[in-house]
Parts: sequence; structure tokens; C-alpha cells
Amino acid sequence: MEPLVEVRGLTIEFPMRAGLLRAVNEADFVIPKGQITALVGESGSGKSTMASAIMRAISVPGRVAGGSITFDGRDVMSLGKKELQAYKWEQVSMVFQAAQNALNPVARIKDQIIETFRAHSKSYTEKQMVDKARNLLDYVRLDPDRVLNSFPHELSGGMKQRVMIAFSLLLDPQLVILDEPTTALDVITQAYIFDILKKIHKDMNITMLLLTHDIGVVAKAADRVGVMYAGNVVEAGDVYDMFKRPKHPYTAKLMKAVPSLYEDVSERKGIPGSPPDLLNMPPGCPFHPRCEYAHAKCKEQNPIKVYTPAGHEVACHLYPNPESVAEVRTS
Ligand SMILES: Nc1ncnc2c1ncn2[C@@H]1O[C@H](COP(=O)(O)OP(=O)(O)OP(=O)(O)O)[C@@H](O)[C@H]1O
Repeated sequence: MEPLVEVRGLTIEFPMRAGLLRAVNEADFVIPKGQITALVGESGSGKSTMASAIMRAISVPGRVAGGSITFDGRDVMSLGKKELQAYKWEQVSMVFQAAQNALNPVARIKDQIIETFRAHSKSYTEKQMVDKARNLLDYVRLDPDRVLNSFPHELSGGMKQRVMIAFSLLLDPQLVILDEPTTALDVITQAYIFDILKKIHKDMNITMLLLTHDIGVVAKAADRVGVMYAGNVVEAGDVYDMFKRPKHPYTAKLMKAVPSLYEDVSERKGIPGSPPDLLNMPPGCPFHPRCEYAHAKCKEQNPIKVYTPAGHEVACHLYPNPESVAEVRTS
């Protein structure tokens, strides 16, 4: 597993009137090259903040208070203004949450595409820009002639989402981050978008990061998954392993929340309790108040993450060392 992005000990803080809010708290996370990685967790767990940091797009008054991010071996934090301009969109692009609404309502798609190109790259002629946009629109299964000449309000939600995916590919990035790419769409359109994303990933060899609270999305699309809880990545591993043999009690509960065709839905249980208040974190492991396996140590010490040679990682006192991760928890 060759890493494209390596996040180490990342801490991101937002100063609030009531105190310092740590949206990301000493988090470690790896995005392997050439894979689709999903970052999953309840609302407010820090997924978008982590992704914005990778994109070097933390909004003021947020700030990176510690840790490092490397992209293909380069230190992202120390990129200068010019390097940063090339980094964003040419190395990594992001389709933000509810991205359909990010389109300018009073400009045709063609003009918005040309403007995006011009903001980042001077080396294309207008014909080259439009030709490239045409290819990408065709790729996301839209009629280029119709879409290029449309205003956003003339397109459906699913079409606008596909336009945004095409936008994210304009400058041939290595990594595309998609924040809740299908949340606002109906089930059929969701399946269609995932089909397109998988094809793009395969044909263009693009690394992808999907941020989602929908565990069903993970099962459908990802190779690897990281689970975020209260600003930390508490477990990560191969998607099959994570569904078959989740280690962290929180992951186990999340995975059980996936609806199955054969199961009696009335027997499915949610996760009791709610995520901690980030301004008033409990001592020890942040999950201990909701954890059925919590013992004395969990209330006092935050667990240290352990890593197995096979690429599984977990932060939980049930697994004090890498060997213990291999054990199947039966209780
Ligand atoms: N600009 C900001 N100012 C203040 N707090 C913020 C800001 N951005 C994020 N936060 C806080 O940081 C925490 C993590 O938010 P974030 O959006 O990263 O979580 P998320 O897992 O992506 O959630 P969602 O799925 O709802 O987007 C939340 O408590 C949120 O309120």
C-alpha cells in the first residue's frame, strides 16, 4: 500500500466563545495511492475538517494547531502561494457538500468551466478547454452540447452533481475528495453516480476519498475505510475486513447499522447515546460513555493506536498491541 496522503497527529482548532473546539484531535490517516478510501462517521466527527485540511482550505477562524500532512511525499503545510495554486485542483480537487449549489446561477456551464480553467492554468486555448470539458461531460454521461449551453437551473440535481464531478477532473488531479456526493439524491441517481465514480477511478487511475455518514455508500464503493469519532480516526482497514471483522466497538455498531435485504429491520439497533460535546470532552477514550466494553482504563486514558502489518489500525484498549488486533473478539 503506497500512501498518496499521510496525515500524522493532525489537530485543527476553532476558537469559540465557549472555548477551543478541536474538530480534529491528533488524528492519523493514510490515503493509499490508486484506491477509493471512505472516511465515515457521525455528523460533526470531523470528516469535512480533515478533508479541508488536506486541501489546505480550512476556513478562518480555524487553524492547524499541530501535526503534518504530506501529499506524494511533499509537505502540504509548507507550500508557498504559487505551489498552493498548483496543488489545489491540479493535484487534489474537492467536490464539496451540496456542491450542486456551488454553481453560479447566472452563468452558463460553458463560461463557468472556462473561468475555472483560467483561474488555474494559462496553457489551454479556449477550444482545448471546451474540448476537454466535452470529453469529461460525456464521461459523466451528460449530453455536452446541451449542458455546456445550460444555466444551472435548467439541470436536475443529479445532473448538477455530475457537472461538479466533471469540474473536479478538469485539471487532471491525482486525488478527488467527494464530500457526501449523493446525500441529496434519490436512490436510483445515487447508484448511477457511484457507477460513474467507479468508472472514473478505474479508467483514469484517480485516487478518491469519499466522506460520508452512510455506511451503505462505503460498502458499495470503497476499497479502504477510516472511521472517525470525535475528531480522531479510531479504526481503519480494508473494507472487507472492516465489515467482516470490525475491531473497535464503535465500528462494530456502525457496520451493524447497514440495512440488509434478509434482516428484520425492526431488530436493527442504533448506537445508544450521542457523540461527545467537543468543547467538553470526557476524560479517557471519547467513546467510553457509549461503549458496552468500557472498563476502568477507558475512563482514564485515551488509547494509543496500534497498527498490524496487514494495514489494519485501531485505537481501543481492547487491543493493547498489534498481535491483539488479530484476535477475533467473540463477546
Ligand atoms: N468554521 C467552523 N467554525 C466553527 N466550528 C466548526 C467550523 N467548521 C467545523 N466546525 C466544527 O467542527 C466539528 C467537526 O465538523 P465537520 O464538519 O468537520 O464534521 P463532519 O464529520 O464533516 O460532519 P458533517 O457530516 O455534518 O459535515 C463540528 O463540531 C463543527 O461544528
